[in-house]
Amino acid sequence: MEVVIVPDATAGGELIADAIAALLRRKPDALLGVATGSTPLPVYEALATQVRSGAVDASRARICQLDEYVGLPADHPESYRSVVLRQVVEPLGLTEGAFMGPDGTAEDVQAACEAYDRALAEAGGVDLQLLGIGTDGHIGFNEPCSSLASRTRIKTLTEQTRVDNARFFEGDIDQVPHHVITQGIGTILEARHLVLLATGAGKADAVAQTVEGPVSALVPASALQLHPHATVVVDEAAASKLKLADYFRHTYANKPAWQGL
Ligand SMILES: N[C@@H]1[C@@H](O)[C@H](O)[C@@H](COP(=O)(O)O)O[C@@H]1O
Repeated sequence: MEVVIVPDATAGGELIADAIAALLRRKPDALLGVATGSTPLPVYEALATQVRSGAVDASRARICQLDEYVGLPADHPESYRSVVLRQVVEPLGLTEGAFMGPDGTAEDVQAACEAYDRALAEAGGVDLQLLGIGTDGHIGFNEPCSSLASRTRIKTLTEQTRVDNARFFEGDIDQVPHHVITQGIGTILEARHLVLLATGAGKADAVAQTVEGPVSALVPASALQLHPHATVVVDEAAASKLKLADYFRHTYANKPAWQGL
């Protein structure tokens, strides 16, 4: 696992956008797994800026969702489908045809989960999966004690996650669904490159446990330790509880430029 400490969220967004741009130059039809929440927004803004300026051509990129609320109408402004279309697909100049996600409105949720896992594999697998992290260490919506081998499935949100996400629902926790579909940890680990971005002091404990703690279902993001190509990008605040911060800084400062992320 590589840990890159950046000065702030904007720098993290630019660094990751550069890595996505480099991937699209190598593989124009790359399948990009995207995350929701506030953290990845600087990535999407930086990437859209590069696309608008002509620095990178994203016209053949494909976008896939990490997770989804169960039971929200697909066109609800806070369904993750709507969020990803608004924050990623449209700003990159793509259409819905370039986008795939699990069906949170399906009557047979289990079948929808299995169909999504299959669709990801049939699309050739995810080339780069961008991840955020919950304050409880979740990735996607894999809450603590999710199986590290889990596939896409239905999960029940913790109260903490519903409290954290109430800000997207007018601050009203009662509007936050209890159930979600999420790519499983086993599914996420199949992506070729995992890039987790964490910013702010509120993520410092979760980051320290993810990077320096044991691999544990209690901290789902710690599963990144099992992946051969995982990059954790953190700002100074989110890095503040890392014991090896100086080592990570030294390693990155001396990394050969050709290696990229
Ligand atoms: N399902 C999403 C996660 O993918 C995201 O990482 C997390 C953190 O969000 P934020 O970046 O807003 O802190 O929120 C939600 O739970």
